[in-house]
Amino acid sequence: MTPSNAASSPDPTVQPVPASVVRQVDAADSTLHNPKRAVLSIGANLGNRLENLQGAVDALEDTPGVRVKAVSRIYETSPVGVPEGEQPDYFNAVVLVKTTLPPSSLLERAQAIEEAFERVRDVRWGPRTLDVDIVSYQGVTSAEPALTLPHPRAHERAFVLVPWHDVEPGAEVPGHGPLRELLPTVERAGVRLRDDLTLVLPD
Ligand SMILES: Nc1ncnc2c1ncn2[C@@H]1O[C@H](COP(=O)(O)OP(=O)(O)OP(=O)(O)O)[C@@H](O)[C@H]1O
Ligand SMILES: Nc1nc2c(c(=O)[nH]1)N=C(CO)CN2
Repeated sequence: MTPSNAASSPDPTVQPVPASVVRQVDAADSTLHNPKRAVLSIGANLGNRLENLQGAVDALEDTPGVRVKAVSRIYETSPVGVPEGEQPDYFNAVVLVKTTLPPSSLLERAQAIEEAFERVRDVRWGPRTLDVDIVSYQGVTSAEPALTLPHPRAHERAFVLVPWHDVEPGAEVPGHGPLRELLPTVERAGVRLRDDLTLVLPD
């Protein structure tokens, strides 16, 4: 923002804005000029899994203050945390975004996108049309139950680390280490590339 200058303005209704006020407004607005990088994990094991994941990518891109920078390949993955055979396989992918939203607003938006796909939350780790988790937000750490950063289970989930490595091989999970060191520690047998399918990065 540039301070308005009454002397150079022909419009008598334009009042000069003191430079100190301009500085305060600009400081409060600094996130607008300073987008943060966030990593989101998307998953679906009900309905049309491919359409649900693509819908999540499109809805993220349609969000003011969010820009989708990269989308991983799609993996078909065995459900983690439930007895074998109890749930259909997931499609999982990872989306990198740049955002001017603070973490709490990004989570609200992620949850609104899940709701739009009629996700029902009844049992923990139950099957779902769409799950959108914040894996990491610009190295921020938080132990808040409502928003734990990085995601508390991301570092042990092959269905997160494998697609994340596709799009950001040099990344690290804050507090846990680089992806290339974490990947050999996780069980990858249940994570199968679906190279016949792709997610489209919105224009
Ligand atoms: N990084 C995070 N991303 C998304 N949700 C989070 C995060 N940290 C904490 N939460 C909280 O977790 C709650 C449960 O989220 P959700 O229903 O998506 O869990 P889940 O996908 O079943 O399991 P998991 O958390 O193991 O992925 C949400 O209401 C949210 O407030
Ligand atoms: N394969 C797979 N398993 C899961 C997934 C997921 O996205 N993929 N999400 C869960 C809760 O977030 C629990 N288990």
